[in-house]
Amino acid sequence: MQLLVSVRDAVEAEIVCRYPIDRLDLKEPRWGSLGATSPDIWQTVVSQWHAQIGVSIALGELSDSPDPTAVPHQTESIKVGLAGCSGLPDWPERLRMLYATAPKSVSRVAVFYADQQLARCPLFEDLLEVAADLQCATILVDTFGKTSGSVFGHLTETQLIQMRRAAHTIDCQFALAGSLQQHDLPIIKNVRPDIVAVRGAVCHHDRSGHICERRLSTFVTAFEESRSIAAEG
Ligand SMILES: O=C[C@H](O)COP(=O)(O)O
Repeated sequence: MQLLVSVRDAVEAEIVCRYPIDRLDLKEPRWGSLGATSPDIWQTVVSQWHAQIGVSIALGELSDSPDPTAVPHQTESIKVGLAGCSGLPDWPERLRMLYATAPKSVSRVAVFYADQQLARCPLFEDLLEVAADLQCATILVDTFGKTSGSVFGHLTETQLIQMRRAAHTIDCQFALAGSLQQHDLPIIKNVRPDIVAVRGAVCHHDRSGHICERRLSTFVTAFEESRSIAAEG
């Protein structure tokens, strides 16, 4: 299991990278689950950190027609949410066209929202098929709504394990997010995602607040313990 922490700018990236995290993610939490920051911030953070750590970028929702052309070539991956796409028969083609305009060096993430009915996103099975077709490197399961509990309120441990296995059958990594908290680490360990992604758990107040070093430090320590137990098991 690798630990990914989402940050909104270069100041937060500098704080987070003092700790032994595995991946950095750029997003503006005020603009939603996968809210995008600005291309200026992408450029600053990716150029500063890409040599030490993989940096991913959230581009927002497909329905907002984000523009990935300014994504820096050294970015590790990009992700686009599919909220509102369940009723759009051409969403796979729209996603393909959007991802085709990003730099070829950057890998693609297929995102499934666990609160699928709220998000009105495609079903996981349909997403999996498109992820294989688009040669996505990662399947991310996240939550669209950030005020109604964690991903575990929407999907069981068994369902998440099945999703991880399904992702692996198409050679995708399986990333898990969705208001994960430190107390969720035992169940996260059972699900064994390749990537555990957090923001709110390491912020003051909630995910829209600033990174809290005390919470980050405590979370990283607990994550390291959980990871070593998972490796032994
Ligand atoms: O990529 C990870 C997400 O930013 C997770 O955010 P969250 O922990 O606040 O749900």
